[in-house]
Amino acid sequence: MKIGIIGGGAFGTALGVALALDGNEIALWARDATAVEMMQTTRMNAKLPGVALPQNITFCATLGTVFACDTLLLAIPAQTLPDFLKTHAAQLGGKYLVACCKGIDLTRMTGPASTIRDLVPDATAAMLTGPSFAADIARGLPTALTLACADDAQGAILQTALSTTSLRLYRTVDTIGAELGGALKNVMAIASGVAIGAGLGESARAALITRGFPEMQRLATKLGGQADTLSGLSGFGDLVLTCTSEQSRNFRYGLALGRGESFDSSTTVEGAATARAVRQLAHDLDIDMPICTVVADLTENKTDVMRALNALLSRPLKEE
Ligand SMILES: NC(=O)C1=CN([C@@H]2O[C@H](COP(=O)(O)OP(=O)(O)OC[C@H]3O[C@@H](n4cnc5c(N)ncnc54)[C@H](O)[C@@H]3O)[C@@H](O)[C@H]2O)C=CC1
Ligand SMILES: O=C(CO)COP(=O)(O)O
Repeated sequence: MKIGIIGGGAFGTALGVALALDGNEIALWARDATAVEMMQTTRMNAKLPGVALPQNITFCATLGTVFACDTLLLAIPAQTLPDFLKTHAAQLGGKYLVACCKGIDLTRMTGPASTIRDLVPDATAAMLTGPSFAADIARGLPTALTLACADDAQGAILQTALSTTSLRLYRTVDTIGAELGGALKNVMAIASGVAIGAGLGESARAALITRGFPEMQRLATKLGGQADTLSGLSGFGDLVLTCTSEQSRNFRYGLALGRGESFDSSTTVEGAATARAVRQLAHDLDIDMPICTVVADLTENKTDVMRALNALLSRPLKEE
């Protein structure tokens, strides 16, 4: 099968490698023409050290070849997705559009699959998400992911097309639950990083993960997602992975915040913008999202770690 990938960063490339090794023809577009040239000639991507890029991936600096594919994986940062969809809506209609990014768009307050549905209504919108570091996928390590598509028959087609011997896809029709699980776990990963970076200890991190989970469920169910979806790979699974591994950029960003160190601003850290979107949604919908709110405040220097901690610990005592 021919599959188009939008985005030549770590995740788009890793997915390309896994799908190419499974026998698919991959056309991968990246906006940086120099990076495209490098990948096409050296068969390496500096974001995936030691990984050889198979010959059946064609790297493209223009979109024509990619837009000739019926199935497109969108692996660009969540905040850039709406502009991409708006700019190219005319070429995207009728296709399977699978969002592979994790975040809530700050301008629209929607997750990636909902954004696709809104901006390209005649496409089949889907979401590929779950616990999976790009480096693991690219090395062929076993990974289980969630494929969410509101139309179950179309979802089944995508599930078959995108599963490989190392990528095992589970299916759901709950796109809202899946997109919010992936978005919100990044915020919790920042909070966990802050706790470890500030020396608050592993017990504090366990408390954040455990209390963060119902917070994720609260927002997702309020927006129409199913609580059960949050218990699956796209929610709980990715929460555990990202809150406990220094491979996670969101966790590392939190570590730097907790230690009072600077962090490379060119790194993709989806949880920072998502925390701000969640703070706004919590206000608009009148729901309690305390961890996300302090993370948003921390990322904007509106509070510091000790004040953030006090804000969480001074909340009224309640039943679990
Ligand atoms: N790296 C990982 O382990 C995983 C990443 N993801 C998700 O994949 C998405 C992409 O992340 P990564 O590939 O890891 O980040 P990355 O930082 O490695 O790559 C992002 C790529 O997007 C490109 N880009 C940025 N703005 C763009 C725009 N306006 N138009 C076109 N291209 C643009 C950049 O040039 C870069 O090549 C994120 O939402 C992330 O949460 C999901 C699962 C695992
Ligand atoms: O989403 C991921 C793993 O599932 C990757 O997490 P980071 O974006 O924090 O690196």
